[in-house]
Amino acid sequence: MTIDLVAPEGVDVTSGAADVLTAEGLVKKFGDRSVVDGISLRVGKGEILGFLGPNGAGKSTTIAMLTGALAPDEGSISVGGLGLTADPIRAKALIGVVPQEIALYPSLTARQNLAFFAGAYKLPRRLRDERIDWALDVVGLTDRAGDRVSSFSGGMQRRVNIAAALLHKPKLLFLDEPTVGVDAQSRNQIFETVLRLRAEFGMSVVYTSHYMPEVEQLCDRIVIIDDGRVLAEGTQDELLEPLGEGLLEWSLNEAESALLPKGVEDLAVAFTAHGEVTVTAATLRVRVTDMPATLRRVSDLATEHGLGLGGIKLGRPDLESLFLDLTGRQIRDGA
Ligand SMILES: Nc1ncnc2c1ncn2[C@@H]1O[C@H](COP(=O)(O)OP(=O)(O)OP(=O)(O)O)[C@@H](O)[C@H]1O
Repeated sequence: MTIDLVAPEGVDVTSGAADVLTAEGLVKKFGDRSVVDGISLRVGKGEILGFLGPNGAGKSTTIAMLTGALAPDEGSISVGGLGLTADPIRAKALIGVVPQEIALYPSLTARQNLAFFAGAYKLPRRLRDERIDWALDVVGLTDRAGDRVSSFSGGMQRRVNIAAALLHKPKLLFLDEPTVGVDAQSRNQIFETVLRLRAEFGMSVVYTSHYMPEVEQLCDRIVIIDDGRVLAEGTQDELLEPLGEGLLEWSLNEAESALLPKGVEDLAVAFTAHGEVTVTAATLRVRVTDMPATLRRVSDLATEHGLGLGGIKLGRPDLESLFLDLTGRQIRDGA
Protein backbone atom coordinates (compact mmCIF):
# COMPACT_ATOMS: atom_id res chain seq x y z
CA MET A 1 0.00 0.00 0.00
CA THR A 2 1.24 3.52 -0.71
CA ILE A 3 0.17 6.58 1.17
CA ASP A 4 -0.31 9.99 -0.28
CA LEU A 5 2.61 12.00 1.03
CA VAL A 6 2.01 15.26 -0.77
CA ALA A 7 2.14 18.00 1.85
CA PRO A 8 -1.42 19.36 2.18
CA GLU A 9 -1.54 22.87 0.80
CA GLY A 10 -4.21 23.94 3.31
CA VAL A 11 -2.05 23.36 6.36
CA ASP A 12 -0.21 26.51 7.28
CA VAL A 13 2.45 25.80 9.83
CA THR A 14 3.47 29.45 9.80
CA SER A 15 0.27 30.63 11.44
CA GLY A 16 -0.53 30.30 15.11
CA ALA A 17 2.03 28.48 17.20
CA ALA A 18 5.59 28.70 15.88
CA ASP A 19 6.20 25.04 16.66
CA VAL A 20 6.01 22.60 13.78
CA LEU A 21 6.07 19.62 16.13
CA THR A 22 5.01 19.18 19.72
CA ALA A 23 5.14 15.94 21.66
CA GLU A 24 3.75 15.60 25.16
CA GLY A 25 4.45 12.86 27.67
CA LEU A 26 5.50 10.11 25.25
CA VAL A 27 5.77 6.65 26.76
CA LYS A 28 6.72 3.42 25.00
CA LYS A 29 7.02 0.12 26.80
CA PHE A 30 8.57 -3.07 25.53
CA GLY A 31 7.37 -5.71 27.97
CA ASP A 32 7.58 -4.19 31.44
CA ARG A 33 10.30 -1.76 30.51
CA SER A 34 9.55 1.87 29.62
CA VAL A 35 12.10 2.50 26.90
CA VAL A 36 10.64 5.98 26.47
CA ASP A 37 9.42 7.27 29.78
CA GLY A 38 7.61 10.58 29.49
CA ILE A 39 9.44 12.51 26.79
CA SER A 40 8.06 15.91 25.80
CA LEU A 41 9.68 18.06 23.17
CA ARG A 42 8.99 20.67 20.54
CA VAL A 43 10.54 21.75 17.25
CA GLY A 44 10.15 25.37 16.17
CA LYS A 45 9.54 26.49 12.62
CA GLY A 46 12.88 26.72 10.81
CA GLU A 47 14.68 25.26 13.80
CA ILE A 48 17.43 22.64 13.62
CA LEU A 49 17.04 20.51 16.73
CA GLY A 50 19.86 18.22 17.82
CA PHE A 51 18.47 15.06 19.40
CA LEU A 52 21.18 13.28 21.36
CA GLY A 53 21.58 10.35 23.66
CA PRO A 54 24.01 7.51 24.33
CA ASN A 55 23.40 4.10 22.74
CA GLY A 56 20.17 2.59 23.94
CA ALA A 57 18.86 5.90 25.36
CA GLY A 58 15.63 5.62 23.38
CA LYS A 59 16.34 7.93 20.43
CA SER A 60 15.26 5.57 17.67
CA THR A 61 12.13 4.59 19.56
CA THR A 62 11.24 8.25 20.12
CA ILE A 63 11.85 9.13 16.47
CA ALA A 64 9.79 6.16 15.35
CA MET A 65 6.91 7.62 17.38
CA LEU A 66 7.46 11.20 16.19
CA THR A 67 7.38 10.05 12.56
CA GLY A 68 4.28 7.92 12.98
CA ALA A 69 6.06 4.59 12.50
CA LEU A 70 5.34 3.42 16.05
CA ALA A 71 2.27 4.22 18.17
CA PRO A 72 3.03 5.62 21.64
CA ASP A 73 1.52 3.83 24.63
CA GLU A 74 0.89 7.22 26.19
CA GLY A 75 1.22 10.83 25.13
CA SER A 76 0.36 12.89 22.09
CA ILE A 77 2.14 14.23 19.02
CA SER A 78 1.06 17.09 16.85
CA VAL A 79 2.66 18.08 13.53
CA GLY A 80 1.78 21.47 12.06
CA GLY A 81 -1.22 21.53 14.37
CA LEU A 82 -2.45 18.12 13.16
CA GLY A 83 -2.68 15.18 15.58
CA LEU A 84 -0.47 12.34 14.39
CA THR A 85 -2.96 9.79 15.73
CA ALA A 86 -6.14 11.62 14.76
CA ASP A 87 -5.05 12.77 11.31
CA PRO A 88 -2.10 10.53 10.40
CA ILE A 89 -2.09 10.89 6.63
CA ARG A 90 -2.14 14.68 6.55
CA ALA A 91 0.24 14.94 9.52
CA LYS A 92 2.74 12.50 7.98
CA ALA A 93 2.63 14.43 4.73
CA LEU A 94 4.38 17.27 6.57
CA ILE A 95 7.27 15.03 7.59
CA GLY A 96 10.27 13.75 5.66
CA VAL A 97 12.31 10.88 7.09
CA VAL A 98 15.84 9.97 6.06
CA PRO A 99 16.68 6.59 7.57
CA GLN A 100 20.24 5.49 8.22
CA GLU A 101 20.01 2.59 5.81
CA ILE A 102 20.37 3.33 2.13
CA ALA A 103 17.13 2.27 0.43
CA LEU A 104 17.94 2.67 -3.25
CA TYR A 105 18.02 0.55 -6.40
CA PRO A 106 21.73 0.36 -7.31
CA SER A 107 21.14 -0.48 -10.97
CA LEU A 108 18.94 2.59 -11.51
CA THR A 109 20.21 6.13 -11.96
CA ALA A 110 19.73 8.78 -9.28
CA ARG A 111 16.90 10.32 -11.31
CA GLN A 112 15.21 6.94 -11.86
CA ASN A 113 15.39 6.20 -8.15
CA LEU A 114 13.77 9.53 -7.35
CA ALA A 115 11.09 8.93 -9.99
CA PHE A 116 10.35 5.64 -8.26
CA PHE A 117 9.93 7.39 -4.89
CA ALA A 118 7.83 10.16 -6.46
CA GLY A 119 5.49 7.49 -7.83
CA ALA A 120 5.38 5.53 -4.57
CA TYR A 121 4.54 8.73 -2.71
CA LYS A 122 1.85 9.56 -5.29
CA LEU A 123 3.37 12.91 -6.08
CA PRO A 124 1.18 14.41 -8.83
CA ARG A 125 2.72 13.73 -12.25
CA ARG A 126 2.82 17.41 -13.20
CA LEU A 127 5.11 18.09 -10.21
CA ARG A 128 7.45 15.13 -10.54
CA ASP A 129 10.17 16.38 -12.91
CA GLU A 130 10.31 19.79 -11.30
CA ARG A 131 10.58 18.31 -7.78
CA ILE A 132 13.19 15.76 -8.81
CA ASP A 133 15.31 18.51 -10.40
CA TRP A 134 14.91 20.63 -7.30
CA ALA A 135 15.79 17.80 -4.88
CA LEU A 136 18.87 16.83 -6.92
CA ASP A 137 19.98 20.43 -6.87
CA VAL A 138 19.45 20.77 -3.11
CA VAL A 139 21.67 17.75 -2.42
CA GLY A 140 24.25 18.82 -5.02
CA LEU A 141 23.81 15.89 -7.43
CA THR A 142 22.39 17.56 -10.54
CA ASP A 143 25.43 16.67 -12.64
CA ARG A 144 25.25 12.99 -11.56
CA ALA A 145 21.47 12.60 -12.10
CA GLY A 146 21.92 10.20 -15.03
CA ASP A 147 24.52 7.97 -13.37
CA ARG A 148 23.74 4.65 -11.78
CA VAL A 149 23.61 4.73 -8.01
CA SER A 150 25.93 1.69 -7.90
CA SER A 151 28.74 3.99 -9.08
CA PHE A 152 28.15 6.44 -6.19
CA SER A 153 30.13 6.71 -2.96
CA GLY A 154 28.29 5.96 0.29
CA GLY A 155 28.00 9.71 0.88
CA MET A 156 26.44 10.33 -2.52
CA GLN A 157 23.97 7.51 -1.97
CA ARG A 158 23.03 9.06 1.35
CA ARG A 159 22.39 12.33 -0.50
CA VAL A 160 20.05 10.56 -2.94
CA ASN A 161 18.25 9.18 0.10
CA ILE A 162 17.89 12.72 1.45
CA ALA A 163 16.59 13.91 -1.93
CA ALA A 164 13.96 11.15 -1.85
CA ALA A 165 12.71 12.42 1.51
CA LEU A 166 12.41 15.96 0.13
CA LEU A 167 10.27 15.30 -2.95
CA HIS A 168 7.02 16.22 -1.20
CA LYS A 169 8.63 19.34 0.35
CA PRO A 170 8.07 18.42 3.99
CA LYS A 171 7.95 21.07 6.69
CA LEU A 172 9.96 18.90 9.07
CA LEU A 173 12.85 16.63 8.14
CA PHE A 174 14.24 13.85 10.34
CA LEU A 175 17.89 13.05 9.69
CA ASP A 176 19.11 10.04 11.62
CA GLU A 177 22.92 10.01 11.82
CA PRO A 178 23.17 11.31 8.26
CA THR A 179 26.96 11.55 8.18
CA VAL A 180 27.93 8.11 9.49
CA GLY A 181 30.31 6.48 7.00
CA VAL A 182 30.19 9.53 4.76
CA ASP A 183 33.21 11.14 3.07
CA ALA A 184 34.16 14.73 3.95
CA GLN A 185 32.81 16.18 0.71
CA SER A 186 29.38 14.62 1.14
CA ARG A 187 29.37 15.58 4.81
CA ASN A 188 29.89 19.23 3.89
CA GLN A 189 27.23 18.94 1.21
CA ILE A 190 24.77 17.49 3.74
CA PHE A 191 25.43 20.47 6.06
CA GLU A 192 24.86 22.85 3.17
CA THR A 193 21.64 21.04 2.28
CA VAL A 194 20.32 21.35 5.82
CA LEU A 195 21.18 25.04 6.05
CA ARG A 196 19.72 25.77 2.63
CA LEU A 197 16.46 23.98 3.42
CA ARG A 198 16.11 26.09 6.53
CA ALA A 199 17.10 29.37 4.85
CA GLU A 200 14.99 28.97 1.69
CA PHE A 201 11.95 27.10 2.95
CA GLY A 202 11.95 27.58 6.70
CA MET A 203 12.16 23.80 6.92
CA SER A 204 12.68 22.40 10.42
CA VAL A 205 15.09 19.56 11.05
CA VAL A 206 15.50 16.97 13.78
CA TYR A 207 19.11 15.87 13.62
CA THR A 208 20.62 12.93 15.47
CA SER A 209 24.36 12.46 15.55
CA HIS A 210 27.17 11.09 17.66
CA TYR A 211 29.53 13.76 16.33
CA MET A 212 29.39 16.67 18.73
CA PRO A 213 31.22 19.19 16.52
CA GLU A 214 28.49 18.67 13.90
CA VAL A 215 25.79 19.30 16.43
CA GLU A 216 27.63 22.39 17.73
CA GLN A 217 27.94 23.71 14.20
CA LEU A 218 24.43 23.01 12.96
CA CYS A 219 21.89 22.88 15.73
CA ASP A 220 19.96 25.82 17.18
CA ARG A 221 18.72 23.86 20.14
CA ILE A 222 19.59 20.52 21.65
CA VAL A 223 17.67 17.87 23.56
CA ILE A 224 19.69 15.25 25.43
CA ILE A 225 17.97 12.08 26.55
CA ASP A 226 18.99 9.01 28.50
CA ASP A 227 17.00 6.09 29.89
CA GLY A 228 13.98 7.30 28.00
CA ARG A 229 13.86 10.72 29.66
CA VAL A 230 14.93 14.24 28.74
CA LEU A 231 18.05 15.15 30.75
CA ALA A 232 18.64 18.62 29.34
CA GLU A 233 17.26 20.92 26.72
CA GLY A 234 18.24 24.34 25.43
CA THR A 235 20.53 26.31 23.17
CA GLN A 236 24.22 25.50 23.40
CA ASP A 237 24.85 28.61 25.51
CA GLU A 238 22.04 27.71 27.89
CA LEU A 239 23.26 24.15 28.24
CA LEU A 240 26.93 25.03 28.71
CA GLU A 241 26.46 27.97 31.06
CA PRO A 242 26.26 25.85 34.26
CA LEU A 243 29.55 24.16 33.38
CA GLY A 244 31.46 27.26 34.44
CA GLU A 245 34.45 28.98 32.92
CA GLY A 246 36.39 25.93 31.84
CA LEU A 247 37.40 22.41 32.64
CA LEU A 248 40.58 21.11 34.19
CA GLU A 249 41.35 17.45 33.74
CA TRP A 250 44.40 16.10 35.54
CA SER A 251 45.38 12.44 35.08
CA LEU A 252 48.10 11.07 37.33
CA ASN A 253 50.30 8.22 36.24
CA GLU A 254 51.17 5.48 38.72
CA ALA A 255 54.43 7.06 39.82
CA GLU A 256 52.74 10.41 40.42
CA SER A 257 49.86 8.83 42.34
CA ALA A 258 52.46 7.24 44.63
CA LEU A 259 53.85 10.68 45.47
CA LEU A 260 50.58 11.65 47.15
CA PRO A 261 49.41 9.85 50.32
CA LYS A 262 45.91 9.28 48.94
CA GLY A 263 46.71 9.62 45.26
CA VAL A 264 44.27 11.54 43.14
CA GLU A 265 41.92 11.94 46.11
CA ASP A 266 44.42 14.40 47.58
CA LEU A 267 44.10 16.51 44.46
CA ALA A 268 40.33 16.38 44.77
CA VAL A 269 40.59 17.88 48.26
CA ALA A 270 43.03 20.52 47.05
CA PHE A 271 40.57 21.78 44.42
CA THR A 272 37.31 21.77 46.36
CA ALA A 273 37.27 25.57 46.52
CA HIS A 274 37.88 25.84 42.77
CA GLY A 275 34.65 24.40 41.41
CA GLU A 276 32.79 21.14 41.21
CA VAL A 277 35.19 18.24 41.44
CA THR A 278 34.76 14.68 40.19
CA VAL A 279 37.23 11.81 40.27
CA THR A 280 37.23 8.81 37.94
CA ALA A 281 40.05 6.25 38.40
CA ALA A 282 43.25 8.36 38.49
CA THR A 283 41.71 11.39 36.79
CA LEU A 284 40.46 14.53 38.44
CA ARG A 285 37.98 16.81 36.68
CA VAL A 286 37.17 20.31 37.92
CA ARG A 287 34.55 22.64 36.53
CA VAL A 288 36.60 25.74 37.08
CA THR A 289 35.03 28.97 38.28
CA ASP A 290 38.20 31.11 38.24
CA MET A 291 40.78 29.78 35.77
CA PRO A 292 43.81 31.95 36.75
CA ALA A 293 43.41 30.98 40.42
CA THR A 294 43.09 27.30 39.49
CA LEU A 295 46.21 27.43 37.31
CA ARG A 296 48.17 28.92 40.20
CA ARG A 297 46.95 26.06 42.38
CA VAL A 298 48.07 23.50 39.78
CA SER A 299 51.50 25.06 39.62
CA ASP A 300 51.88 25.14 43.43
CA LEU A 301 50.80 21.50 43.80
CA ALA A 302 53.06 20.31 41.01
CA THR A 303 56.06 22.05 42.60
CA GLU A 304 55.21 20.89 46.11
CA HIS A 305 54.81 17.19 45.20
CA GLY A 306 57.10 16.91 42.19
CA LEU A 307 54.23 16.12 39.80
CA GLY A 308 54.61 16.49 36.05
CA LEU A 309 52.24 18.61 33.99
CA GLY A 310 51.92 16.10 31.09
CA GLY A 311 48.62 14.67 32.35
CA ILE A 312 46.85 18.03 32.39
CA LYS A 313 44.20 19.07 29.90
CA LEU A 314 42.40 22.38 29.95
CA GLY A 315 39.29 22.94 27.92
CA ARG A 316 36.32 25.12 27.41
CA PRO A 317 33.08 23.39 28.29
CA ASP A 318 31.59 21.76 25.21
CA LEU A 319 28.77 19.38 24.41
CA GLU A 320 31.05 16.40 24.82
CA SER A 321 31.86 17.41 28.40
CA LEU A 322 28.23 18.28 29.12
CA PHE A 323 27.20 14.89 27.85
CA LEU A 324 29.73 13.15 30.04
CA ASP A 325 28.56 15.21 32.97
CA LEU A 326 24.90 14.36 32.45
CA THR A 327 25.09 10.72 31.48
CA GLY A 328 28.44 9.59 32.91
CA ARG A 329 29.24 8.30 29.42
CA GLN A 330 30.96 9.50 26.30
CA ILE A 331 28.51 10.00 23.45
CA ARG A 332 30.65 7.76 21.26
CA ASP A 333 30.69 4.81 23.69
CA GLY A 334 30.11 1.74 21.59
CA ALA A 335 29.09 3.83 18.59
N1 LIG B 1 11.24 -3.76 19.61
C1 LIG B 1 11.89 -3.75 20.77
N2 LIG B 1 11.67 -4.68 21.71
C2 LIG B 1 12.33 -4.67 22.89
N3 LIG B 1 13.26 -3.75 23.24
C3 LIG B 1 13.53 -2.81 22.34
C4 LIG B 1 12.87 -2.74 21.05
N4 LIG B 1 13.36 -1.66 20.39
C5 LIG B 1 14.28 -1.09 21.20
N5 LIG B 1 14.38 -1.77 22.36
C6 LIG B 1 15.27 -1.43 23.49
O1 LIG B 1 14.97 -0.12 23.88
C7 LIG B 1 16.13 0.59 24.27
C8 LIG B 1 16.21 1.88 23.48
O2 LIG B 1 16.45 1.56 22.12
P1 LIG B 1 16.60 2.66 20.98
O3 LIG B 1 16.96 1.93 19.73
O4 LIG B 1 15.41 3.54 20.97
O5 LIG B 1 17.85 3.48 21.51
P2 LIG B 1 18.79 4.51 20.76
O6 LIG B 1 18.96 5.65 21.68
O7 LIG B 1 18.27 4.78 19.40
O8 LIG B 1 20.14 3.72 20.65
P3 LIG B 1 21.24 3.67 19.46
O9 LIG B 1 21.98 4.98 19.52
O10 LIG B 1 22.10 2.51 19.87
O11 LIG B 1 20.51 3.44 18.17
C9 LIG B 1 17.29 -0.34 24.04
O12 LIG B 1 17.64 -0.92 25.27
C10 LIG B 1 16.74 -1.38 23.10
O13 LIG B 1 17.37 -2.62 23.31
